[in-house]
Amino acid sequence: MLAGYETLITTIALGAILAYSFHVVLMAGQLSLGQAGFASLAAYTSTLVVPTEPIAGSISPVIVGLPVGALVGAAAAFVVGLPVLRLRGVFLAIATIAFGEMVRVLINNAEWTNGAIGVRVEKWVTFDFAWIIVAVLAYLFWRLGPSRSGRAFAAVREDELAAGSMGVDVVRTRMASFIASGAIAGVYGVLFAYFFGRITPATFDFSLTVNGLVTAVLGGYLVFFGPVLGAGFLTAVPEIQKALGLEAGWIHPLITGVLLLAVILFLPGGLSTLFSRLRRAPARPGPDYAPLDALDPLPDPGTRIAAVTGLAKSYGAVDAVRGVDLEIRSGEVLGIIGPNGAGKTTLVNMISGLEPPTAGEGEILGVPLGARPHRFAQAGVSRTFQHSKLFERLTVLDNVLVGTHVVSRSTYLRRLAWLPSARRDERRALALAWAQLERVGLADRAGLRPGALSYGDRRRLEIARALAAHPTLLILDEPAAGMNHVEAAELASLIRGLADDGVTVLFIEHNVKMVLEACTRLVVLDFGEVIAQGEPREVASDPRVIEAYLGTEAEAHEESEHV
Ligand SMILES: Nc1ncnc2c1ncn2[C@@H]1O[C@H](COP(=O)(O)OP(=O)(O)OP(=O)(O)O)[C@@H](O)[C@H]1O
Repeated sequence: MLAGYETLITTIALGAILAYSFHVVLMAGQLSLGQAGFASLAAYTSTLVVPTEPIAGSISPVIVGLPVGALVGAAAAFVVGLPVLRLRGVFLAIATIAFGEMVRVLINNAEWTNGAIGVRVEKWVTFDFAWIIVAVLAYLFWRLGPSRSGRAFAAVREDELAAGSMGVDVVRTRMASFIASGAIAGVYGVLFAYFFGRITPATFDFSLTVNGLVTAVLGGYLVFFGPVLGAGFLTAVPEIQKALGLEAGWIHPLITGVLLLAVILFLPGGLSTLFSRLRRAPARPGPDYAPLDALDPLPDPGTRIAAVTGLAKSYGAVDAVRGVDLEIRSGEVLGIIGPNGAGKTTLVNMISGLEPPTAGEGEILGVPLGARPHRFAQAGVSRTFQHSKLFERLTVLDNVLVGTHVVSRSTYLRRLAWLPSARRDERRALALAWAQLERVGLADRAGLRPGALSYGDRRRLEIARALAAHPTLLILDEPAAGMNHVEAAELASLIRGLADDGVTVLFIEHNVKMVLEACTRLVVLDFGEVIAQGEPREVASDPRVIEAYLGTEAEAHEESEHV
């Protein structure tokens, strides 16, 4: 039945495999375009080192060639990734294209590759073999999506800073996606060689990169079979046109171009958008599950959890924070106030790893100042941001699930083998996430995207995400900004409730009433220095504080009452 279409059907499979090597980097938000180079190195190496005849009499050379290709691709990606993964966006794209071109020129001029003439090999790949590889890749991506690692990929794609603050090791995640991309590109290179029977440097030129990228973007990365959709679409459209007799020179590219434009304009997540909407939100775990019991206990009240001295940060000539000494003890609710530009955000950024200090010493939960954000998160520091940093393309529930990263175990490999323990761990993460959504009153909006939430609800979602990490120290940067009085009062009672549960809270706030209600201690910053600290009401009546901060608030309040 398939006679005559075998090449076409295999071309779709090969296109999908190439697109998977782009899919995996796009999933983690990386625009990496070195796949032609990885494919080329893998294809040439395997044709060189793998025997041409069946091994041990019956094993096809391609069975040995595939792991060789995957290894060569992965190793090349690792070596290239070390220097280039410091780059982002278009700079990463340019550096990786340069790598691909370098490989092409090298192979074109090398003797062992037979130069521009290329290498001939036996055609060992049949169309069903190519589709088995597609099925294996689709399986790997299907199991990756809802796993802890899959969520880490998505979090890095959406917002690297927020992902790091939730305990995701951003550098490792980016490298993992890059290495996986190299391995898949290597597999593609080997399959291509053993299917078409010949490779030349021109086989792996820049147009291959463009094709792979277009296929991956067209298919989309929202569902695991996006690359198959993209490859099927791009291969089927010309065939359908041929069948309809629309083959005249200009019609073919015109129709293909218009269809491509239509998908990109109306389905920004690619063809996979059509299918991702069909996915149901995971069900709430039953009441028999008590995940909070399984979490580590918080430190005893009064234990010193952070101590920093001489903390300073300068941006050029601006001294944002100057010589701050700060100690935080378990169970306290510490408010940090001060006028605009006093250095409050800079201070909390330093104690959560977002900014390295210019000077100062100390540790937060055993992590030295200057470490990367995920290390603070792993030690028990969790935070929200002044300008909310939600993962906009993930659902409300998935946002909070990312928050469970530091209190859950990696599940991907166990999910591949369908081990019950992986399911148990995922259920536990889900139960934790639901518990936090209920705590902040967002359980009924779990399936929405953050963009559909009100400003106050977005702030609550960020708090739920931070709480899902079961933090020892919760840092909230202006959590009540944009909230009305009722919402702010609810938030103050939530914060007090957290303190009763043993969570240490540090929060920056301009809402003085809320600060006085919720805090057990207050630190006042002005021009980057601590000008007062202690019991909130005492500090609030300190003349220096009134002059620096509260005075202007009171005046503003008076003015507003007079209006
Ligand atoms: N990335 C940066 N580059 C240059 N200057 C910065 C940077 N971040 C902060 N600053 C400066 O450092 C000072 C302290 O800023 P910071 O945001 O920490 O203050 P803040 O007390 O949190 O203010 P606000 O209440 O307005 O948020 C300000 O003068 C600010 O302009």
